[in-house]
Amino acid sequence: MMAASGKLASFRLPPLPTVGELIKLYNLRAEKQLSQNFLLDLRLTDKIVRQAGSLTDAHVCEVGPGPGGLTRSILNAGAADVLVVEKDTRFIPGLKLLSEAAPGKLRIVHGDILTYRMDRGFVANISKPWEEDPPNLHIIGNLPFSVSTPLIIKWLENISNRSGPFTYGRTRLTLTFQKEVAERLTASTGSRQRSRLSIMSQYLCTVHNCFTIPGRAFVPKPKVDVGVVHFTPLVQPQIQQPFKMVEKVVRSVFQYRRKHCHKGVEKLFPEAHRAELTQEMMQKADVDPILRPTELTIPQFRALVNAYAQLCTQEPGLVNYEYREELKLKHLARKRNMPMDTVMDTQGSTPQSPLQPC
Ligand SMILES: C[S@@+](CC[C@H](N)C(=O)[O-])C[C@H]1O[C@@H](n2cnc3c(N)ncnc32)[C@H](O)[C@@H]1O
Repeated sequence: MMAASGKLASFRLPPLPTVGELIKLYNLRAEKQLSQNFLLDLRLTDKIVRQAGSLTDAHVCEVGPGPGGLTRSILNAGAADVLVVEKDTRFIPGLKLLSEAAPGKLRIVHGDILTYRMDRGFVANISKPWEEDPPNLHIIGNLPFSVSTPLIIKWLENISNRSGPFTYGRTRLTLTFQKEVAERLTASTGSRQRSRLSIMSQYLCTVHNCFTIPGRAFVPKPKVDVGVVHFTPLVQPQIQQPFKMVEKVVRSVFQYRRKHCHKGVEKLFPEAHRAELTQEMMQKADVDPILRPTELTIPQFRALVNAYAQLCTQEPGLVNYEYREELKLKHLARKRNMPMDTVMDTQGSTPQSPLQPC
């Protein structure tokens, strides 16, 4: 279709029942269990979609479309191929109506985003080499709070090994989170909200906290406000070690977020060698042990993870050592009035167990 200017006219959905009318039509009461809080104001859904950048001819995966408010904004923004993944069957008829209004543009999957294989969801020729610009593929979603944190951790791990949605390249994400989670994801060094999530997201992505949506904008109104966060995977992750190792070090350091950082580092090592290995790791990393976890920069975390990786190469048993497991065994030994060795035997720990002095 040509517009008067001679340019291709952009796609607009034809007149449809409003999202509010659809909800009434299909009697779509929000299910608390599925964290359903709907956005009915299309100006607001348009604003979320604008944070993704240009969607002209884009491929988009929308997480949890529900009654389809955000989906309408994505289609109106010019996306060519929108794949929606929705867990609740009650929304499927309303989404089918939308699909008929946008022929060939909307694909509906009834499924769970936590298990959906997005690497099979799109045609391979949209892929872009990792080092180049991101592909014209976006993930957008007003996420259920109950899934948002496990989902972003899963996707961050996918970014680190270029799997799932990132088999196509540096796929960008525009997602909503509970406001506090959005603040943690984007918190800078030294800020009150700096946490494990800040390091895990920022070592892999450029992360931007776009704007906050007040809880009253949703139906029903949640108890919290909501933040919209945009992620672009980095060409070069700021820490080049396996995701699980980064996660382990970062989790351990933030275990004692108000204490000096060496306190959390200590818990990476079995008791028998804790003091000397902590000192060695801090020295190798050249990080001041009395900094607080919130004061550490990403390069300092990189130095800590690299130092830990070196120690694990020198002493391979270390990599499997888990402080919490040791605590559990100690607790069990005390409860059963048994020596630790016996408890370890009954629990299937071998003599090569990382709990042995190394
Ligand atoms: C917060 S509501 C948002 C609905 C809609 N996108 C909007 O903005 O009005 C979350 C949606 O995600 C769906 N959902 C919940 N868990 C899901 C999962 N694991 N996989 C896919 N969809 C899910 C819910 O059924 C619901 O439709």
